[in-house]
Amino acid sequence: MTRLPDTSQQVADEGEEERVSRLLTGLSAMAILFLLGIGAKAWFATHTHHAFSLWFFAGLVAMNMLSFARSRNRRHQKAGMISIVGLLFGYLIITGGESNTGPLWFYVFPPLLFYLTDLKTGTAVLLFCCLLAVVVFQFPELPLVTAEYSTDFKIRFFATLTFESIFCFVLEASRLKARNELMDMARTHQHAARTDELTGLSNRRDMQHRLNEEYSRYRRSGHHFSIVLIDLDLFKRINDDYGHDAGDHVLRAFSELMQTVIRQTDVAARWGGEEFLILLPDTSLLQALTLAERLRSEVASAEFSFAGQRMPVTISAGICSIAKTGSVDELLKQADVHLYSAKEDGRNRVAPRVRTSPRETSPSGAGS
Ligand SMILES: Nc1nc2c(ncn2[C@@H]2O[C@H](COP(=O)(O)OP(=O)(O)OP(=O)(O)O)[C@@H](O)[C@H]2O)c(=O)[nH]1
Repeated sequence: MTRLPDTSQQVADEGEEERVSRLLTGLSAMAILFLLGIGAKAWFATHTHHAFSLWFFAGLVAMNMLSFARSRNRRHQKAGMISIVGLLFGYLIITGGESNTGPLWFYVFPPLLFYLTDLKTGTAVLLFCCLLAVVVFQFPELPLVTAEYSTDFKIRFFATLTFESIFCFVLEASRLKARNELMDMARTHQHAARTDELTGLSNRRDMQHRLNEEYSRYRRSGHHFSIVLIDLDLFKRINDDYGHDAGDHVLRAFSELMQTVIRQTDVAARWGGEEFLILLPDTSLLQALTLAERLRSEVASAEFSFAGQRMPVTISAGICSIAKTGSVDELLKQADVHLYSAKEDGRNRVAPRVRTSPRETSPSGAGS
């Protein structure tokens, strides 16, 4: 199979991370305003200590924002925000906040937590916070604990928080499942859009895209590349003599053989019908001719058989290097001209033929 780069998952993950990060920045700005405002209210109500504590937390959120603006590290931004919010809720439960309403802010935590972390981490952090709340509720005489809650409040607080957490967990799990299914579907479609169904090679559209990319690389950095345009000889006869299924089998078998001959960095595609194209990056015309000749010779000596019948299979190939042309279109046209001349010269050969001294053997000599 041709090696196709799978970047869709990375692109989607990157997009999601970017969205989460933007949301966090917005939430942080809102949190600062709230903390400053509620802190001011506490100040005017002469709850000076509470006011300073809230402003301190506003300062922490602002520092987290500044640190992210400088480092652009999204993991640190998330971890910082979760830690600050966890500490703030801990403080509000321990002190009761204004009129013992502090624990109510805890309801913000489960959706935020499940959105920012994975389900396992979210559940673990939430359970840890609930455990702390249980300790504070059960042991009001502990140092630093200044709030005392009624039994009714405690029961209702935990019951409602449990329901909320379960709903958040289920919703987030469904969202992730739907997202993963969509990603799988997109990957399958993307793969199908650039792959030839019969052979599993790149299809013409994908190859055209790769040719354009390689051409841009050549224009940018002068890296030469060559192409080999291949046509199976007298393929109509194989279909007529042995049947269409046998023809399909030959196309698949040839594709497999071709991939054992090319390098990891080369790309083979089914260009159409019984035509194939190989893109050879960083390859001169002579190197491409050598490879094409090796492929031609391997095909000629390979055994292609279907349903117990052996079929004669040979190929003709037209080769061209980008150094000889000025555009991808010209390159393809030139390779096609060479392929045509290989066919005209009797098939089972590669073109152009290399001019050699009388004692040297031409790579396209076989079959001539
Ligand atoms: N089995 C099968 N045959 C195909 C497929 N695609 C194209 N063909 C056949 O390939 C044959 C190509 O025949 P021609 O274009 O006449 O060329 P040729 O017989 O290969 O002769 P030369 O190219 O001159 O050597 C046609 O009969 C097409 O039907 C395919 O996917 N499967």
